[in-house]
Amino acid sequence: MSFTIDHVNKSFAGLEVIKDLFMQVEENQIICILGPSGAGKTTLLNIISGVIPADRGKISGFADKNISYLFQEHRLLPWKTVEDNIDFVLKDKISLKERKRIIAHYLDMVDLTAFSAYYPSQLSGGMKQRVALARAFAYPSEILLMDEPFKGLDYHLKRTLREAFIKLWQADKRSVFFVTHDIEEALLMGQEIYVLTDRPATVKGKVPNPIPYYERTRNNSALQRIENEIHQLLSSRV
Ligand SMILES: Nc1ncnc2c1ncn2[C@@H]1O[C@H](COP(=O)(O)OP(=O)(O)OP(=O)(O)O)[C@@H](O)[C@H]1O
Repeated sequence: MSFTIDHVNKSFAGLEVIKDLFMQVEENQIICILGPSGAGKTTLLNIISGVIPADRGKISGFADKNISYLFQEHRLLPWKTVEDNIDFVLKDKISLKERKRIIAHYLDMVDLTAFSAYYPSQLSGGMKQRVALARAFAYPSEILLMDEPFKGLDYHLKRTLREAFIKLWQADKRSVFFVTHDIEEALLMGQEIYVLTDRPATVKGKVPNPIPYYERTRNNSALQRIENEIHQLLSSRV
């Protein structure tokens, strides 16, 4: 099974945002989409999720799939507890007993079992984002769309959340489209990194990253070579 974004174009009132963008990816991979601010990355995710249509080109593989989202803002409901925030996305789909089991499992995966009855306002920013991660995985989706979910967080928190994410994904693989403007994040998270141009966004190049996650350290020379490749692509003309 694969997903194709086939020469997609999108403009808003004459502003060309995405131009002839082509991607073909296998399922259950973490695909990083790396591009500068304002390049059209969020617009691309909106086209993938069907929120907005493409003007030209087509996408395939996404129809009839369930999608989870993870945004920069945690988007938890402040009047619901941690447990009920996760339950909220599962209701109507799954029996109460099974929901309880799923919620307990994912809260355990993000080390928040002791906080299930807390309200979002009682949690730190990182904990709230971990609840959002647990919720995204608890939802029975095949696709996970992540729009700069760790942006603006401090270095250690980013690292904790990245590690929590990789642990969740390794235990329960999904097809992940992860948008970022941060090269280091793309290097640490992606199995394939699509480098986009400035707006209008098109693909400058695709860099595979086959290095196992536990070997992705700063002094890994293979990772440094991949980083150089990305830098070369970023500074190249299309
Ligand atoms: N619904 C819309 N109507 C008009 N213009 C839009 C709309 N959505 C996005 N744009 C414009 O399209 C351009 C790309 O926006 P988009 O949010 O996709 O970029 P991005 O790469 O995700 O940026 P950032 O990293 O800053 O979030 C921006 O100039 C934005 O103002």
